[in-house]
Amino acid sequence: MSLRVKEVRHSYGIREVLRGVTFDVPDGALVGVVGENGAGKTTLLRILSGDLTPTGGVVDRTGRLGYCPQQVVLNEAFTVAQHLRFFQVAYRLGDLRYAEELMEVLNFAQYRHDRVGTLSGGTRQKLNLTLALMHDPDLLLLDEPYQGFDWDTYLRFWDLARLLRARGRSVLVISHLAHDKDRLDTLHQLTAGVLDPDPALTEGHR
Ligand SMILES: Nc1ncnc2c1ncn2[C@@H]1O[C@H](COP(=O)(O)OP(=O)(O)OP(=O)(O)O)[C@@H](O)[C@H]1O
Repeated sequence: MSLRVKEVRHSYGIREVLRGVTFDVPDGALVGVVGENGAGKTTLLRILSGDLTPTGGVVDRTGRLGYCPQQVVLNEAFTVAQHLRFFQVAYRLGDLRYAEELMEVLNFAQYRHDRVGTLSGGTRQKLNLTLALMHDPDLLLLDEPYQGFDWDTYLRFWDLARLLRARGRSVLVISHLAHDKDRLDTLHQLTAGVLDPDPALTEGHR
């Protein structure tokens, strides 16, 4: 099991956003969480990544984590290659072969020597995803990962997600739209601070 979440609660002041969220992400699974704007999806993801301590409940993670937040956290003055090098050191990777492969799959290797400040929003997002994936995490947490992707990249993203799943890696995607339901193994709905697998959304997939 990549992730176990039990009775997670979170409040901002007196405002209770999560009211007891419980779910699992098995090894080799593509899992989605959908919810309206303000439902608490980003709060949940920040808790799962360890970025935010919940008011209550338990999060159990095993293995390496990859986290791709909604806001791109990059220095605009650095090139794509400089970002890869920086993360290579942070992750203690011997080489950048897998990162190069990811850049080819996501179709942005041609921007290697460009400064991030000059890249389009979609290309920045591809770099962000590559930085979250280049150490081959067991569990990848993604917040609205393909905003700004064109259709071809969107399909490439899902090809990549299926390859990861075939290798036993897990991906948790949060989104305000349920349009990817056919591509996921399980889709949870976050409503009123609790999570429900919607049988109508998950039936017969994989
Ligand atoms: N740091 C914070 N302090 C106070 N309230 C916050 C904070 N972060 C989020 N909230 C509130 O908690 C609620 C849930 O926010 P969150 O960003 O988790 O929702 P979301 O489902 O990700 O929304 P969206 O789809 O719009 O990104 C919102 O009402 C938001 O205003």
